[in-house]
Amino acid sequence: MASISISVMSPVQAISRQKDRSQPKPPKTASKKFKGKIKFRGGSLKTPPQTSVGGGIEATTYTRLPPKDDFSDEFSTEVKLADCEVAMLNIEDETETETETENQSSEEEIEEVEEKLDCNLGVGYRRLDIFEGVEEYDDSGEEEYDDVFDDSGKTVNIDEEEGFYEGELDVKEKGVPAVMRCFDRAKIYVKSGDGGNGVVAFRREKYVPFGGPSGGDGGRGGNVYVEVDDSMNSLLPFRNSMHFRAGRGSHGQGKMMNGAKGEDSVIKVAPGTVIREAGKSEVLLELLNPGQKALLLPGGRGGRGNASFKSGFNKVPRIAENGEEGPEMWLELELKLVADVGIVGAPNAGKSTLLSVISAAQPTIANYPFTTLLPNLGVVSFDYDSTLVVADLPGLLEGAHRGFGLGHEFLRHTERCSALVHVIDGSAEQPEFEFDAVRLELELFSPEIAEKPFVVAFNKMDLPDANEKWPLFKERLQARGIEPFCMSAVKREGTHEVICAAYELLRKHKEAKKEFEGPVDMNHVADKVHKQRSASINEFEISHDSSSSTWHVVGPGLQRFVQMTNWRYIDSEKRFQHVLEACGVYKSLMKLGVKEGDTVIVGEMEMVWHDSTKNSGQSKMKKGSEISIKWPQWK
Ligand SMILES: Nc1nc2c(ncn2[C@@H]2O[C@H](COP(=O)(O)OP(=O)(O)OP(=O)(O)O)[C@@H](O)[C@H]2O)c(=O)[nH]1
Ligand SMILES: [Mg+2]
Repeated sequence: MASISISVMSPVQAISRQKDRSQPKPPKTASKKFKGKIKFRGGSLKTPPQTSVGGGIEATTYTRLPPKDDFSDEFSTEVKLADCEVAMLNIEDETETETETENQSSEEEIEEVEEKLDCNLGVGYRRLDIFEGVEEYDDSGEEEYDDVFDDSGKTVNIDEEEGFYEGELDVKEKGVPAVMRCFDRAKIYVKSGDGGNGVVAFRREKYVPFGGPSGGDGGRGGNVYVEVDDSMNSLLPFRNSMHFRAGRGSHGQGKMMNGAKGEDSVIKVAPGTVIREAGKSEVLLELLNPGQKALLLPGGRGGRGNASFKSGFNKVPRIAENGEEGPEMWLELELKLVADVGIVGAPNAGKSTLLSVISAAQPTIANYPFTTLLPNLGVVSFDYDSTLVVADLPGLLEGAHRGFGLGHEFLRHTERCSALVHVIDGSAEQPEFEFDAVRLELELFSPEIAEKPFVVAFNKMDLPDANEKWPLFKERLQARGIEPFCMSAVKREGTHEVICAAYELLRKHKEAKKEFEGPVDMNHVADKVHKQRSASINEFEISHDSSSSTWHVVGPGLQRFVQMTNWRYIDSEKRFQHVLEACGVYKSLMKLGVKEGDTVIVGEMEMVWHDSTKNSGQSKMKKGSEISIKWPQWK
């Protein structure tokens, strides 16, 4: 008979296998499932890919801006604090040499440097602070951490005991005033509750001889839900709490008492939050409307108590299961504005002025580029009781898609908009060039955004400059099949027509959308988990490491079975042997040439292979069927 004897792992082995939990478990990562098909890998085992870990909230960092009209190469790259510091030093050096003899006080020098920067860049940059994210890593307790590299190559630390990820958490934007940070991205860890364990118990009661098994089942682990909270408008709360764990189910008890269900964990997010699995681009959930709730991770099933194992063959089962582990994952949250119409355009074109005249919003308006640093929202009410949410976005520059200026940080907000209003500064030297540059940036950033319907609004018609340029601009755009509007946002002339045209585009878009869209299924992530859990135990993959004579049997169903086996009960081992035989693991191993004394690893169990066919002289099938009939036996 072929059998696997379970060797008790030494504490060292057990710890080392525990450590492996920091890496993805093979069944969870196995992209290909084999049904009864065995894959043999000679040589060393494939090491599982390392997880991308890290967490914490990410805030948008602002960068130094170029003067409005200067699109020269000199300023065509993003200038960050690091670069600016170098620039500062250079200027400081120059200043020092110039004033070496004059022995100026340090305060005066700084003032001079600032003046020099301002005149170099052509705008009042003292008003724009320069910020950069400062990365800090916690060096304390180094021995307790393993270094892991995430996708971006940053080192992050994993606390093995708690499973908390640190490192990226500490990436903070020091020096950025809180009001200017845009908490529109966050990374969180979620884990649903483990199921409670089942127990082995027997009924003992006066006048009830042979009361039978009465071990109750463990309770189901708590679920993790995500819910839209209308009162939230940023992902700021995730700055303080980023680990969400649902409660584990209570263990079963005697007298057929089942364990209580674990407590659910509800993650509240702002309307417009998009959820992705960390490091992946696929969107898992999109939460738009207040009150929307989705089951994200279902809790683990409770382990069965011995009462559930009672059968005609075995009336006194001494076996109970462990509760199923709840799934865990790292998620990336991204908040996108839920605006119907986005106002785009070059800096200083009058976007904020337009928003201020069509809605009650009061954005900052000033005659310098990049007045708007964060998107502003306004609600436009029409006579006929319909409303329109309009977002005024920071100005776009040539090179925005490469991170030049500010606009690109927020362009992703327009992905949600159904229509765009493109404001043109009529007083610009070449309005048409400005129009093309912004259109090009939109196309380069995302072809999807560029395909959105848009209205062109030629602004500042009250200025003679703009008035002169309008006929030519109109003619050229009409030649390209675009019908532009002209307006004076300051004088509130022509703005109503512009917004009505945008509303018309939105209405058409909504109608077209209705035709294509069916009901939204919000629980598809949980459905995916359920599907993974119900993976057949027959689907497994065997790999062989010839150098250490180790066989790895990997399969989601088997993995789950091993995890739920409670080895403290004597019948568990028999059941395990039986299941391995029934699902074809033995047969496949023998086919691949497993030898006496080889190590076989199934899930977290490490075992030694014993081939006793020669000694027993009985056919394997017969012996196997005998086991299955006799199992589980009363001892
Ligand atoms: N004459 C005139 N000036 C205007 C008009 N609309 C806006 N402005 C002025 O243009 C300047 C810029 O206006 P904003 O509304 O701040 O421009 P913006 O496009 O939001 O600029 P950024 O947020 O910096 O990208 C302000 O001084 C406004 O008063 C207009 O129709 N006529
Ligand atoms: Mg503005």
